[in-house]
This record gives sequence, C-alpha cells and structure tokens, in this order.
Amino acid sequence: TARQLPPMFRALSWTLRGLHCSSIPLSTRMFSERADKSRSLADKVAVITGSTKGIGFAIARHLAQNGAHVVICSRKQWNVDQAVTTLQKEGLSVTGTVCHVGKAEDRDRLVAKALEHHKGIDFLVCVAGVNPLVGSTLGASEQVWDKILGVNVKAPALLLSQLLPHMENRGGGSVVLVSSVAAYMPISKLGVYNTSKTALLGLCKSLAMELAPKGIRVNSIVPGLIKTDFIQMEKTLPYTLSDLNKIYGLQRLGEPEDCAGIVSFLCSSDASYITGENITVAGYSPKL
Ligand SMILES: NC(=O)C1=CN([C@@H]2O[C@H](COP(=O)(O)OP(=O)(O)OC[C@H]3O[C@@H](n4cnc5c(N)ncnc54)[C@H](OP(=O)(O)O)[C@@H]3O)[C@@H](O)[C@H]2O)C=CC1
Ligand SMILES: O=C1Nc2ccccc2C1=O
Repeated sequence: TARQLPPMFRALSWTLRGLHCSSIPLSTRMFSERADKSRSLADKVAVITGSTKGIGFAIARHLAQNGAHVVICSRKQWNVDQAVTTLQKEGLSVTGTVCHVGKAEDRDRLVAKALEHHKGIDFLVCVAGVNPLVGSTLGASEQVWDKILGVNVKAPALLLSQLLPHMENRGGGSVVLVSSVAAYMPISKLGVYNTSKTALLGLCKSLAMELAPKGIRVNSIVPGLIKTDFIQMEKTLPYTLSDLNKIYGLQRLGEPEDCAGIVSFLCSSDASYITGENITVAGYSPKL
C-alpha cells in the first residue's frame, strides 16, 4: 500500500490516486482551480468604512472584484444608495448601511448589517477620516481635537472591538487602517490631522501585537496625495497640487485605485506572514 512506500513515492502515489478517482476531467479541474485562485478573496466578508467615495470606494470595488462580499458605509444615505447600486450593477456582492464611525449606535448597525447575510467577518478596512481644520494646532478647539481623534483614531479601535468576536469565529482575519504621509511629514496647518495619522501608525503596531495570537493581522497603508474630494478643502494651503506633484517620485498624483490593490493583497493569504506594517503608497516621496 501507499503507507509502505518511501515518503516521496507515497506523495506521488496519493497524487495519482487523486487524479484517477476524481470524476472531474483534469482540464476542467485545472481551469477551475485557476479561476478560484484568481479570486483571492472568494467567500470572505469585508467591512469597509468611509467607502462610498474616493479611496474607500476604490477599495470596496477591488475587494469585491476579488470575490469578497463587501459591506460599505458612510454618513449619508444617498451616498450609500448610489455606491451600492453602482457596484451591484457591476455584478459585485455589495451591501451597505449608513454609519458615522464616530457614533456607537451607527457602528452597532454596521456590525448587524454585516452579519445579516453572512456568518462572520474576515476583513475590516478603516478608511473613514475627517479633517475639519486648516489652521493652527494650538488654536484648535477641544471640539476639533475630539472630532478628529474620535473619527480618525478612536473609531477604528472601537469598531474593531465590536467586530472581533465575529473575526475570531472565522479563525482569524485582516485589518487595514488608512493613515497618511502627513503622519511622517507634517503638512502645514493640518497639525491635529497630522497627529491623528501618526497615532494610527502606533495603533497599527499595538493592535498587531495584541491580535497576533488570534490570527488577526493588522497593517496600515500610508497614502500620499490622492485625487479625491478630500483634498479640495486644502486649496487654501500654501502649496498647489502641482507643487506636490513635483516632490513625488513618480511625477503624478495618486488615484484612489492606487490604494486598492495593496489592501486586497494585505487581506489575502499571500500576506499571511505580514502584520504590524505601515506601507507607504505615495509614488515615492524623497522627503519622507
Ligand atoms: N485624498 C488624499 O490625498 C489622502 C487621503 N487619506 C485618507 O484617506 C481616507 C479617505 O479619504 P478620501 O477617499 O480622500 O476622501 P473622500 O472625501 O473622497 O471620501 C471620504 C469617504 O468617507 C465617508 N466619510 C466621511 N466621514 C465619515 C464618517 N465619520 N463615518 C463614515 N464615513 C465617513 C464619506 O462619505 P459621507 O460624506 O457620506 O460620510 C466618503 O465616502 C481618509 O482617512 C483620509 O485621511 C490619506 C492620505 C491622503
Ligand atoms: O489630507 C491630506 N492632505 C495631503 C496632502 C499631501 C499628502 C497627504 C495628504 C493628506 O492626508
């Protein structure tokens, strides 16, 4: 029998048995295995905050194209409806709900929505972020500090604590935070925002260490300037977008899609030994 053979022949014997016993023709099986592999996130469930526009929307589309069931959210019902309709029309498995990540009851609703159709949650991508202030850091009111730190830093941690049991049920998972190069290279007049993005780098490291024994990986992406509505308010800053363009190595501003592939990779099993990393997506900035 196969058991009496040396290990190398034993393996070969089992392989040949598998080929003989299967009723599926070899060519079909090879094709379907390839097809499954190309959808690296097949049957996984992803919750993505701040995902009805910009970077979050691009990530939602990419994860869904790679086979994930995606739950999107943002503060405005109209934005959620539009984004869900657009992605469903593309044949993608996407649902959504209103969720202001800074509100506990909204986070509860998001978790409930994710569990409505699926038995667990595999990925959390925290994209939602705010920057209501262009001005002096020390001139910022307590309200502004609370808002920026509440939405950008506290909310990802609190949402993850709510999702954690459902990730543990799946035997592991992957979390991706969205920081900014402003974490490393402070942008003038955005001090509170810069600080919140630096805090996210630390949050990533701490959570990665805490959750590693549970098989949950935590990484962050650190985007440079990406062309979205978010940066419109910064038109008042003492630089132009083309100034910034010059300092980035690849000589162009980023597109939301530039942030999507790396998130999909970090969620996939190809990244199964990567945790606690902060990965810059900025076309190379020599000043970093
Ligand atoms: N664009 C850039 O150059 C860079 C952006 N980033 C970061 O990327 C993230 C996304 O930015 P970007 O895609 O550019 O921005 P956009 O303005 O294009 O999109 C922001 C999205 O987040 C939603 N949103 C805003 N506030 C909340 C909230 N409190 N709760 C839930 N959803 C919310 C918005 O929808 P709604 O209005 O319906 O809530 C929208 O869907 C931010 O964290 C930002 O700091 C980092 C580096 C560079
Ligand atoms: O809000 C931001 N404005 C920026 C300008 C250049 C690079 C990053 C950012 C941000 O994160």
